Amino acid sequence: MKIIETGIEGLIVFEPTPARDERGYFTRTFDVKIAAEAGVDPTSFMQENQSRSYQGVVRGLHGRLNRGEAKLVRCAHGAVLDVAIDTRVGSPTFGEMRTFLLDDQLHRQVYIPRGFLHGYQALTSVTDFCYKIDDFYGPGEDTTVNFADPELAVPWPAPITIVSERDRQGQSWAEYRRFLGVA
Ligand SMILES: Cc1cn([C@H]2C[C@H](O)[C@@H](COP(=O)(O)OP(=O)(O)O[C@H]3O[C@@H](C)C(=O)[C@@H](O)[C@H]3O)O2)c(=O)[nH]c1=O
Repeated sequence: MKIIETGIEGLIVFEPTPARDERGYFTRTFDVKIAAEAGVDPTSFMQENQSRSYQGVVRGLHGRLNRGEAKLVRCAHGAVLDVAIDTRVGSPTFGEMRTFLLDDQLHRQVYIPRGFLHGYQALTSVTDFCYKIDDFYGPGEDTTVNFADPELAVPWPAPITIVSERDRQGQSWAEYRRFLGVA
């Protein structure tokens, strides 16, 4: 399992080495020792989620108020463009975005620390996305920045098909920055 830095402190990519044969593949999806080596507390995860999306669906951009929520995300079936934006006030990379192609070929995973916005677009007809989170579900702390915010200009690679009502109503990046006290 390779640990790949992203140029944003704490935002880390894990790349496993799947074993393929005529039956299919085997891949490790979590390793306590490697997580710890990368600075991720492996005991911090409280919940693991899976969601299915159809081609073109966009989910996000979601954040969590107060302490935030760290996630270890991967695409178990199909492919997504995954997006993480640093919203940690005082971070030297505040406002910077990274995008990652996550799929069921390379099986890359991304660790997204607390204090980020996160979203993804499903690029395949059936796309299964799995993620561990370091807190219990707290819908009262959810916050959403509009996936189509022109200032952020997320490079969604495919025509957007379905977006939830909550996500369509997401605030602008400028509004969220003001909320964070950043001009
Ligand atoms: C996220 C979540 C949702 N739900 C329920 C609420 C609702 O009925 C249904 C769908 O919820 P949502 O529309 O919020 O799901 P979704 O838009 O997939 O939300 C997720 O988006 C990605 C981008 C993230 O980063 C995640 O942290 C999470 O915010 O599932 C839970 O019960 N537990 C959970 O942890």
